[in-house]
Amino acid sequence: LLPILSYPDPRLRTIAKPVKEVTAEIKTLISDMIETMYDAQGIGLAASQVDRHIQLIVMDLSEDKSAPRVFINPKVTPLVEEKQPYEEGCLSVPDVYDKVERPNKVRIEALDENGDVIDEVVEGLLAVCIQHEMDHLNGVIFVDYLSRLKQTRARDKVRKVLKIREKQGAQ
Ligand SMILES: O=C(O)C[C@@H](Cc1ccccc1)[C@H](O)SCc1ccccc1
Ligand SMILES: [Zn+2]
Repeated sequence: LLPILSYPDPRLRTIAKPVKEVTAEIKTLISDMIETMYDAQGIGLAASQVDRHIQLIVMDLSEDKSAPRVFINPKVTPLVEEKQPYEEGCLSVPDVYDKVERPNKVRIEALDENGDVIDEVVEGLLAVCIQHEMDHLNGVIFVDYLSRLKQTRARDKVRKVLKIREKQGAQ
């Protein structure tokens, strides 16, 4: 399992670089990220969150963790003007959930783990999730869209959750 960086760790603000070649090392990182995402009960994970600053996202929206997807050097283009709210969470901001407005139909252009082209129009949760992950690759975290007060509360909440996890780990 890979350690997931927690907000407000400044490393989460790093801009991810494009992947030049899908090497064996990157394939190992992909499987490690998928395993880490499942363990953390997430449906998406960006390489930035595990302190690897390359343009790589893994996702799995299936109920039974049977359909992992890999997006390399992704590009997301909104296809509708109007935005819809969605209650978002983030593995880097544990136990914090709040509404974020995003376009809910986007085009995804990327490469998959075999270097094959992905060019899809997606809506709903998949569209929300890919935009949330794309933000991570650009050093943006969903709490950045919330009020200053909510950002302060999020920082306090994460600090508390990490203390509890440390105590549990120690036992
Ligand atoms: O931290 C992450 O990037 C993974 C998020 C992805 C996500 C954020 C907002 C909306 C959808 C997906 C985690 O999966 S947070 C856990 C979660 C699971 C299902 C639905 C919403 C949030
Ligand atoms: Zn996140």
